[in-house]
Amino acid sequence: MPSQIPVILVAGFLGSGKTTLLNHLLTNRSGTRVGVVVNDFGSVNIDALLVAGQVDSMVSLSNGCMCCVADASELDDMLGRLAEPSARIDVIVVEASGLAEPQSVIRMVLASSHERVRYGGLVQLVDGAEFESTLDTHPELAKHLRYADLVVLNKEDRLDEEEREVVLALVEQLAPGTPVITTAHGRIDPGLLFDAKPEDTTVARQLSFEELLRHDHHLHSAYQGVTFRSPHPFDPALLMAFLDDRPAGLYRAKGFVHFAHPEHRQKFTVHAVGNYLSFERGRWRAGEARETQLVLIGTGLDEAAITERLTACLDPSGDADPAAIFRVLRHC
Ligand SMILES: Nc1nc2c(ncn2[C@@H]2O[C@H](COP(=O)(O)OP(=O)(O)OP(=O)(O)O)[C@@H](O)[C@H]2O)c(=O)[nH]1
Repeated sequence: MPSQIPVILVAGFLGSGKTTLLNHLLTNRSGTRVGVVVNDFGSVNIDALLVAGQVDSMVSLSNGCMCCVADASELDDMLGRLAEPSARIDVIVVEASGLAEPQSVIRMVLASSHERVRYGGLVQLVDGAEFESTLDTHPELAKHLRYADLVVLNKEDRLDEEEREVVLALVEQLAPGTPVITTAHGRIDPGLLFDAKPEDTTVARQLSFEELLRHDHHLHSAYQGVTFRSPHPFDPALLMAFLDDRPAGLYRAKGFVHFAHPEHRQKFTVHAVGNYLSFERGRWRAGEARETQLVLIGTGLDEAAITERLTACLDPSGDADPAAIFRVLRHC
């Protein structure tokens, strides 16, 4: 199967800054070809972006709130159109309307009939200045937060230090362990959401991300990367147990792994965003050494503990239960 295109949902209550974030992503997307689904074109400066070649394909849902679209096929048709190989889209961003229930939209993406698309995670925006009072009137927001893979605490310019801490504590209480990034005007690093080429998870790409972590002070202060390398294969059951119970704060994991299974000695590319997990089977190049190279990215990661846990998942003698490989193959 060809590489799949991640579909990232951007959700958040009315006015939390979804469109602002989307515009920021689109104007800072480097070489990534982004397809966008929005509820209405009005708020995204689509003409300017199209002229500047900053958006590659854009479709709009006609009838307002996308989680109320009785016929989920409308969204699915759009995903299908954006995923056409001829569109050469790398990533699709769906801006959910302010009142949309993210869980309904997630379900629609997961149920997509297009095998070229896959769910790529939920980015939930929180209006730092309004969150507490909005929660009073819309307690369902607490539930939305639990589905988030990344919380963006926006409008930090409207908060003093104390207020910021209060909102952060509230978010942590509602979505324990979920990575949170604080920003103003949606200015998050697009590299947190998509690679320049998602199908190209080469080591060079991962290292350049690490470089980014080192050089971008703002990002560095919020995010960290942990690199794990080993020549040994993984025990599939133990690796899956690790991935099922990911360290708190982990947002992304990507890289290559291999197993000692007699029929599955391929090079598996692993890609995890939030709760999403996929493996792709590939080939080792002639003479290429079998090696596991994983990069884990998140907030507040305990590097020593993660390294220890991953080391414990290795299978140096190659005698892991061969049946356990099916737990991995289910995600291929
Ligand atoms: N002060 C401040 N204003 C912001 C920030 N981010 C966005 N805004 C403003 O907040 C308002 C709402 O932002 P939008 O990006 O339209 O929010 P939205 O979530 O798309 O809104 P809906 O489409 O109504 O759900 C706009 O006037 C933005 O300029 C921020 O970080 N700080």
